[in-house]
Amino acid sequence: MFDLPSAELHLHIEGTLEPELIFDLAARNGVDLPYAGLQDLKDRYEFTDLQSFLDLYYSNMQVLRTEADFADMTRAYLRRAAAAGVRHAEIMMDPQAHLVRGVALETCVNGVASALADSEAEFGISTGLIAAFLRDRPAEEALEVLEALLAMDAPIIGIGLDSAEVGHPPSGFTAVYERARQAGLRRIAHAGEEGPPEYVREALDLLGVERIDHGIRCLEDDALVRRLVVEQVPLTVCPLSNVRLRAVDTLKDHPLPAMLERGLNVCVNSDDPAYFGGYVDDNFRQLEQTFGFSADQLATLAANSIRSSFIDGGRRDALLAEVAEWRSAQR
Ligand SMILES: Nc1ncnc2[nH]cnc12
Ligand SMILES: [Zn+2]
Repeated sequence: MFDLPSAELHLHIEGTLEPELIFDLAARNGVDLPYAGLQDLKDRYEFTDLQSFLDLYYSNMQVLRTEADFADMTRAYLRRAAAAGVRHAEIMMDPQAHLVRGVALETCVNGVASALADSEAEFGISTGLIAAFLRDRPAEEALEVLEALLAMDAPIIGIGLDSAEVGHPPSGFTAVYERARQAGLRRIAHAGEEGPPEYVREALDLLGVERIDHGIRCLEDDALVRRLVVEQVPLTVCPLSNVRLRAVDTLKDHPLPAMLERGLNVCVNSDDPAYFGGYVDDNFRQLEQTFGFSADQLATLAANSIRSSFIDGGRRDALLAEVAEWRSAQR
């Protein structure tokens, strides 16, 4: 049990599909997996870049067929996140990844949402659901899916942008983000994970995003860093993900300490924990071991996550008080 209370703001629910659950769901649904066994699948969790991970991530989604599958996956994440100290989670899902394989929007949205509805009572975790659009598919398709989500009154708080970044700049998605703004949705986007600092600027200026997922490549552009510091734009950093997808060589080379030093508003997240070797507690523990982060620094990262979330006032204050209590208990 890891007891630092935090908010997880960068989490792809499909990236929480553990190998064992992949096999269980395949058996339940009669899906023939292209792996010799569990170990063969686990042996494939060696990635050279974002695309090499995405290929496996999308392929494994074939086991998700029914509402119950989506609900079971989501409940398993929430149970594990509770043990990691997560008290609030803003969870992305990739509806297009399911639509293209013939799974209805209602099936994936209602399945995830049904588990989220019980989360506070069952796991003590408040939640929000974010529909992420795949930037390597046409923006027109994203807009159609957004319209369908609005038409079905899907319980989403916002939209995001993910999948293969390089060659798919935010500028292609202005109409989607404008529609989301009109509909009163919160807006976030992945930028500066593998893509250049310019994508971070575009996400802010052209899409009007309130948070940047990853954003680590902002450090290559001093003027951008100064702006992100002045505006205190939240950057949802995912250290173990960056190591596993080779954005950095080792955790020691991760820019998180430099980002904190520069005054950027950073928090720690797990991204796709089933694939990257750890949940948010594993990220915190490894940061502590690698950089010798103090309890005070860990509490600052946790407080940043809560302040950067889209939770409403009362709960936000209560969670910030929990972090303050944790901080003083460490002294
Ligand atoms: N780290 C990541 N970057 C972009 N798209 C993703 N989809 C799931 N995880 C992702
Ligand atoms: Zn991500």
